Amino acid sequence: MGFKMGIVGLPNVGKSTLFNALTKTAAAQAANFPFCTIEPNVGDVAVPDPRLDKLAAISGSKQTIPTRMSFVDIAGLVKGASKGEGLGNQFLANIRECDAIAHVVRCFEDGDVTHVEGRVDPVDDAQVIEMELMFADLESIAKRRANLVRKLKGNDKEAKLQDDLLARAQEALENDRPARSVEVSEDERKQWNMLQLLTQKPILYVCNVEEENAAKGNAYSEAVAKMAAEQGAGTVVISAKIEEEISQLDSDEAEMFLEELGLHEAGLDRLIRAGYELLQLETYFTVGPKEARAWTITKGTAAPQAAGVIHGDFERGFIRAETIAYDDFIACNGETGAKDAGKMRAEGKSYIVQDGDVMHFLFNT
Ligand SMILES: Nc1ncnc2c1ncn2[C@@H]1O[C@H](COP(=O)(O)OP(=O)(O)OP(=O)(O)O)[C@@H](O)[C@H]1O
Ligand SMILES: [Mg+2]
Repeated sequence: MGFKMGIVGLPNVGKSTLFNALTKTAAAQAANFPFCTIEPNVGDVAVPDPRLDKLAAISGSKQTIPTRMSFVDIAGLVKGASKGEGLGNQFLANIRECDAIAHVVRCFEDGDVTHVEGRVDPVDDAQVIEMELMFADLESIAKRRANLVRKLKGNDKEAKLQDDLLARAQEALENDRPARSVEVSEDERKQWNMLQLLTQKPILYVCNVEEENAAKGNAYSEAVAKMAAEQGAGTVVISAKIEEEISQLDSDEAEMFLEELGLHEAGLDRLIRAGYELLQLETYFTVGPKEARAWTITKGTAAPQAAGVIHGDFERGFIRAETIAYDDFIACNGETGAKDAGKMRAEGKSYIVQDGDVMHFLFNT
């Protein structure tokens, strides 16, 4: 499946530093000058989930395999990007391919690090980026609607629906509102999601603060949080620089360092989880002596499609799923206990998999 979050923001705000920390590699060059990233970098990260270790411990699994999601380090966007300024349109295309946006805003003061606008103002910065994405959407909507004209004359139903949705997005954008503010019905949802507009994508603001404020944030991050709340978006406060340092340490050292900073967990773990939630993703588990493994599904996925995440044959030949809720599995100390307590359910094709379910699929090929 591969869910992707694009790391977006002005140049030099700490996107690559964050990406490096996330992927624990130095693959993305982080350097103190604008436009140092030219190729987008895609990095896979494990989704931290303490439940997986508990399941593995109870079942004596030899290995634990977390589920993964991807982050894409995208080059900095500047004012005028939608008109090809800076590195322009190519990077808007990189954003288009992502499922959601992690919008990094500079919330740290540091005279040595150049700000493209020469001052620190994360709320204004966020608006600069949002405006560019809105301009780009308006442009692509105009092109697409022009292309639909001929089909509309031929009374093409699908074209009609598409044009109607594009018109509604256009109206919102012309009134300075992003496409994600448009309300769509359940019936329209599928077509709507296929429009792939930039300002349709769910967004999470990442406030990059200085080391001293990693735990509590600062006045800048508070201003961003307020703006985000007004949009119904989430915020994560992080110090990308510290996260990068932490990512170089082994786990004991990292824990000590985090404690010194007054943090309970790495900001990255919070960020990954927030992204996972933003994308409406959930996890189910498969557990055995060889491995305990986490799998990603979107909320509301039925059992056969959930099985299909493991292998297409599991979906095609799906018979039923033996299912134990996570809490039951833990309370009964494992599969045998859960079975004896009558907590193992046989679920059929219409069962909607719940977050934390421990599943065993029966299928024929
Ligand atoms: N929280 C922070 N405090 C202080 N300095 C930071 C912080 N986060 C990042 N930096 C510094 O800011 C500079 C720019 O970082 P980085 O290269 O990650 O930016 P970028 O957003 O990827 O830029 P570009 O758009 O040019 O690719 C680097 O020198 C980095 O060390
Ligand atoms: Mg960069």
